[in-house]
Amino acid sequence: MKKVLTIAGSDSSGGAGIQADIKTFSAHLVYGMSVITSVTAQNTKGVLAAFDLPKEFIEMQIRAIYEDIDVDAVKIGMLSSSEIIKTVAKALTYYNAKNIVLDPVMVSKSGFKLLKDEAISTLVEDLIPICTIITPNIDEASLMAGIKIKNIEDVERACQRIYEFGAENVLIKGGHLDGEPIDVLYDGKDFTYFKGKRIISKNTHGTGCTLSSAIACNLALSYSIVDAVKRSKEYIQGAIENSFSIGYGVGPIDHFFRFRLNKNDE
Ligand SMILES: Nc1ncnc2c1ncn2[C@@H]1O[C@H](COP(=O)(O)OP(=O)(O)OP(=O)(O)O)[C@@H](O)[C@H]1O
Ligand SMILES: Cc1ncc(CO)c(N)n1
Repeated sequence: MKKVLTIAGSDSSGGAGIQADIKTFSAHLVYGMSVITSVTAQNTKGVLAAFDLPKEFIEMQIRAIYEDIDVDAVKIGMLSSSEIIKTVAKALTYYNAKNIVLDPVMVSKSGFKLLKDEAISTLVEDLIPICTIITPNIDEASLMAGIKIKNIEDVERACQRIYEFGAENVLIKGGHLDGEPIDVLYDGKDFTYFKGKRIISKNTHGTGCTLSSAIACNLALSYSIVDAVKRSKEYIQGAIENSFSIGYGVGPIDHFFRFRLNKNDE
C-alpha cells in the first residue's frame, strides 16, 4: 500500500484542504495521512476565520510521521506564514522527503487570504527549491513570477520564471483563463499541454487541492510526471462533472464518482 501525506489546513465544510486531500487519497486507494497547519472555520459561502497551529506542533506532527513511516509522496497546501513555511521546508529537507507536490495556496475562492502577503517570498526562496512539482493557478503564478498573465504565452513565460526559482517541474493551471481549461507543464526543457473541457458548474470548491493531491497519489504510484498530471487531470474533470450542491454557496466536487454505479447513489 502506497502512503501519501498532506500538510495543509482543515476545511470544516469538507470541500477543500485536508478533507479534500484525504478523500482524493482514498479514491486513489492509497493510505492517507495528515499534518494540520491551520484550522479554518469555512463553509460553501466562504471562510469565517483561520487559526494557525504553533510551528512547534506542526514540526512535531511531521516528526511523528517521518520517524515511523516511509512516505511515498507529500502534498503541501495551506501554509499561512513565513515561519510555518520555514518549519515545513526545514523538516522535509531533514527527512529527505521525496515526491513533494506544492499547491501554493494564497487566497480562497471567496477571497479570504490564506497566506500572508509578506510570506510569498519565503515560499519562493525556501520551499520551491525542494519541490518535485509546484501547481499554481493563474493568480498565484502571476504573483510569484511578477508577470501579468493574459494568454498562453504569458503562462509559458511564468512557467520558465518559476522553474528558475528551483522547482523540478511547474504546472500552471488554466482554470481561471477564458476558454477551455488548459494546464501547462514545464520541466525545464519542454512544455506539455493538458486540455480539459470546461464544465459550467458553480460547485468547484477544492479543485486546486484535489488536483495537487491526485498528482501526489500518482507519483506515489510510480507514474512519470507527465502521466501523473494526465491521470490527475482526467480525475479532476470527472470530479467536477459530478459536482453537487450542498449549502448555499460553492459546493463540492465528487471525489468518488468512479465508485458510483449510477448518478443517484448516495
Ligand atoms: N470549470 C472547469 N471545468 C473543467 N476543469 C476545470 C474547471 N475549473 C478548473 N478546472 C481544472 O481544475 C484544476 C484546478 O484548477 P483551478 O485553476 O480551479 O485551481 P485553483 O484556483 O487552485 O483552485 P482553488 O480555487 O480550489 O484553489 C485544473 O486542472 C483546471 O484546469
Ligand atoms: C483549508 C483550505 N485550504 C485550501 C483552500 C483552497 O482555496 C481552502 N479553501 N481552504
